Amino acid sequence: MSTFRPSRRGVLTGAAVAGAAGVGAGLTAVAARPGQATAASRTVAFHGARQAGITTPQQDSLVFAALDVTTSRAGELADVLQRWSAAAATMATGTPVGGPGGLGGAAEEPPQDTGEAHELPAANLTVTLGYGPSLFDSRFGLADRRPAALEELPPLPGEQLDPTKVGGDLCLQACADDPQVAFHAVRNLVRIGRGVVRVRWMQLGFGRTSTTSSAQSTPRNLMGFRDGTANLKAEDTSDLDRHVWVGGQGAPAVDQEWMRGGTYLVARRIRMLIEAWDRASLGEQERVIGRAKESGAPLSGTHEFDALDLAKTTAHGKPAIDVAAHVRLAAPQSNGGVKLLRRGYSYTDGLDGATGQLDAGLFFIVFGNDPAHQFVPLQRKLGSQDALTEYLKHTGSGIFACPPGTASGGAWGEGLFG
Ligand SMILES: C=CC1=C(C)c2cc3[nH]c(cc4nc(cc5[nH]c(cc1n2)c(C)c5CCC(=O)O)C(CCC(=O)O)=C4C)c(C)c3C=C
Ligand SMILES: [Fe+2]
Repeated sequence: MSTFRPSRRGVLTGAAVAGAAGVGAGLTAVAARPGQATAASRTVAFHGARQAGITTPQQDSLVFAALDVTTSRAGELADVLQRWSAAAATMATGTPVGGPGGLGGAAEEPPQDTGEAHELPAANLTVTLGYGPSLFDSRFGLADRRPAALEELPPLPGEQLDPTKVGGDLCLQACADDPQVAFHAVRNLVRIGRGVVRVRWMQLGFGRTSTTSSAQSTPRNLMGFRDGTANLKAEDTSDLDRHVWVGGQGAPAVDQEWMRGGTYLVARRIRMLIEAWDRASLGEQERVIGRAKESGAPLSGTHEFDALDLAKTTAHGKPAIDVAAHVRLAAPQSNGGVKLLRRGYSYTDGLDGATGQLDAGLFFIVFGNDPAHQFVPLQRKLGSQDALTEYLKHTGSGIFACPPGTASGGAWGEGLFG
């Protein structure tokens, strides 16, 4: 990727011009030197029918924060959500919090913007908000606004959750093609919320492990396999309606109107036992996943996007895709047609102090309109039958209701707080 970074002013001017010319829907190309237009010099609109950061073509970097609300006043929380919306919308255009002069101001006061994203392009920044089940306890009078689908996840087989990486009243998922832009967004929102919210846990992700648009190439996860081949994509609109959007055509009935057009986010911090994986033979690795490492093709086919043929057998009469292979067990045809929108990231947090082994893996994020009948049964099955489970440890977890998007000038929290 080019290292050319147009000035934030240049980005804005270019965005306005390109927007007027009708480039893209939501995504706006901006001015760059000839031949140097990069994905990092684009913007994604904050406002819209859906929240950005769900079907948006997946960016390269993630900062995910789960937060707790520390006030007991609903009005203070609603106020923060409003201020967050304004700041997130501003940052999505590559403008500092507080506007173009956000780094300046009175010498005796902190500037409104922390400054580290100044002169960086907007880098397709998106910030997505979610509400955790605990937000609907007795503190804010929201108990009867909780959608039935927003239930704490039940215990799942083999998980070894770290209690410091679980739950949260709220979540913020910031994604961008520049890690500093994603970090800047969360840092500034946390700063705006000081006294009302505080970070409970956080995860940085450094490389996408999925594709959410058919225009994107399939990346590789830290096991070295292509990941995201059979994912739902933004172009699969009828599948997204059925499996992802609350109230979509073919989706379960809506019990809370404020969630219509939203979705549920499940996050799982999944550590890979990398040292064990790296000692496994190529044949074993491919058997475990059910796909070829180099091409990403299913072991029943030749090319990456060939459909899985679960009935195919080898010359020795064995299933071409092993009975315990990850893709066999996870595929919709093995799960009553359940489909998910995966949007995960690779992570590393250095070494595990207890064992001296790498603490690295996949921060798995998945969107769906019915987690209790999608993620939960699927993970129950994977956790007990999937050959991949031997190389994994689920260490963090959360479930959040992501409301629909907001109209221009609107704010997060409007639907929930009425
Ligand atoms: C509960 C759902 C899933 C978890 C958890 C999960 C973890 C996980 N997956 C990989 C690597 C791959 N997954 C692939 C496909 C795939 N995975 C899931 C679901 C979960 N994965 C689904 C629904 C699918 C699609 C299956 C299909 O329809 O074919 C693949 C293959 C490429 C692809 O299609 O994306 C890989 C590789 C890891 C490493 C991991 C935990 C760390
Ligand atoms: Fe998977």
